[in-house]
Amino acid sequence: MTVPVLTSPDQVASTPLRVLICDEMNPGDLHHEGFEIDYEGNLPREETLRRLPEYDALITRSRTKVDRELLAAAGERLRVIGRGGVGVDNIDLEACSRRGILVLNAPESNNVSAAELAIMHLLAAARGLTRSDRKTRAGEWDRKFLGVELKDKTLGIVGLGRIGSIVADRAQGLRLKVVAFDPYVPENKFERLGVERAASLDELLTQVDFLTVHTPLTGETQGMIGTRELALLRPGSIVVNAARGGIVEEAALVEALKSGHLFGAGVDVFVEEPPTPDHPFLGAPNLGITAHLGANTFEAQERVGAEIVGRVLAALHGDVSRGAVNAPALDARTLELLGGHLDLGEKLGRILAQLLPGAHDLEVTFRGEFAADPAPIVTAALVGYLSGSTDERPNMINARALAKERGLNLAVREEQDSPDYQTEVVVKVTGGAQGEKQRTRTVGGTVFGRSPRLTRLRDYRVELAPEGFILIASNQDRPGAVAKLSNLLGTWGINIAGMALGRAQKGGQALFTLTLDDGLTPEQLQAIRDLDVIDSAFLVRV
Ligand SMILES: NC(=O)C1=CN([C@@H]2O[C@H](COP(=O)(O)OP(=O)(O)OC[C@H]3O[C@@H](n4cnc5c(N)ncnc54)[C@H](O)[C@@H]3O)[C@@H](O)[C@H]2O)C=CC1
Ligand SMILES: O=C(O)CCC(=O)C(=O)O
Repeated sequence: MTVPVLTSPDQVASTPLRVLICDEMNPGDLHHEGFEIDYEGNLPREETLRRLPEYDALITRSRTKVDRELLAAAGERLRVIGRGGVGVDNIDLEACSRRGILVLNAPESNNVSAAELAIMHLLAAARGLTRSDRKTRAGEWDRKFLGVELKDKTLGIVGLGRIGSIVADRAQGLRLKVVAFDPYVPENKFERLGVERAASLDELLTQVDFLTVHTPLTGETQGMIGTRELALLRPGSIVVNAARGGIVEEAALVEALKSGHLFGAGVDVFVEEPPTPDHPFLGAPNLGITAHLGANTFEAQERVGAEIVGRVLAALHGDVSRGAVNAPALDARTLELLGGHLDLGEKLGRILAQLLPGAHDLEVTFRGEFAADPAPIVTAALVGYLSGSTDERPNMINARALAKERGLNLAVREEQDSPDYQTEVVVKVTGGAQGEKQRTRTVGGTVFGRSPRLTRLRDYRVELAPEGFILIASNQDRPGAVAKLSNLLGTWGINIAGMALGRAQKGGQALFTLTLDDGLTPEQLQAIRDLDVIDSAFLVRV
């Protein structure tokens, strides 16, 4: 990890830093001392590529794809990319990081507008707005259509983040009961918002009249509402997607509308934007469409413009404390001294996110003497714990703020003694509804040379390189369990890269941890769980 050095004070004084805004927004006042800001609205891509080598920073919305082609065209000068909005799925973050380009976003500014648009789609579908509009314009005065009231119905929200929370609040004003599914959000947020928590997506789908999705587009959320999930909704339901195209599968949505299973739907986003003229959405019944207008209000664009321009200018002066999506914030010396511990912390966090997501407490215990202040390891554990559930790409800069936003409390303990290793880091998370039994999960690790090692899983001692996939299985410490498990993996051609066995006492509960080169299908995991020598099995990806 390296910290991009953005500008030296001398540079700032002598040459103005140049910023190109290539997408439409309200950038506010463009006069800032030491900067030259060119606002070009909807600049054609070829023009953006041609002019980019003359700029230190680029500001976009979702229209401009920041891909390898654009970065190659930019040359050496480009240091900062600002995304006027939340989603950074139009930006190749990995390629930017590799080139030392800092990416910032402005996630606070347009969430009210996006939430209001989702509510608008819900109302429009419930009352057949687009259908009636189209018919009336075509000269047909059709008053036979009957809509549905929202009052006393149930709205299901997938993703109770910034926008999902505002939707929940507005929906309650319309007298809807709100239930949400978001495994990454702690219980106290649900309680604060007066939203009922669904334990699983399926549980949510079977109890709601209306469904709206507000997650980022990730490997997990892409296609998460497909044919099977739509079929679980009650007949006559309404579905809204104002988050990202593809979270609700497009073909499945059209089919569910055509079959009459759904009463209506509203979408603001497409997999490919703009859609082709033959896109199936365009002929689907009672489907309201907007052209990715969630953030298109005067108010949001004023806030987005001010926020992203301010952040980009601050970053060009070296202040990367606000909105950084991809930048680490550590100096080279600390990185050197902490060695592989940051990597370890992130891996421990990532494992725990899969064992117990949505915790409200995270505690890190440091054992032994660390070569530098170990506080960044806590941040790294948070990065791992929060990754995969937000557009903001938790990193060493934003992880603590994100944790606070989520209501995740942090505690750090230091113990001088480290009986088993020179240093050991143990991370424990606790979660569960108020008044109910709290669950905890603990993992620990150390570093050999610069390589992280897992040393503890729950109450068991293990010693394993945390790489690839880890299969965690428990049994009653009966002979033959290891053989049966490895035979089964062998028949599937799955290689065991490492194995550790731990038990609390002889003949008692034992825990196997196996690192595998490949993942397992749900059917394979079930086959392992079905073995008579296995009590439970769980797969995590490190
Ligand atoms: N239509 C538009 O113009 C706009 C769309 N957006 C999009 O809206 C979406 C939500 O944005 P924010 O609320 O700002 O994001 P956020 O990061 O505040 O909230 C996202 C929530 O989704 C949850 N989540 C992640 N993976 C999940 C999963 N597999 N299952 C259930 N929940 C999951 C997270 O825990 C988090 O609470 C994003 O996709 C964003 O790009 C945002 C602004 C405008
Ligand atoms: O401003 C835009 O282009 C779209 C807004 C959006 O989708 C976002 O902020 O994620």
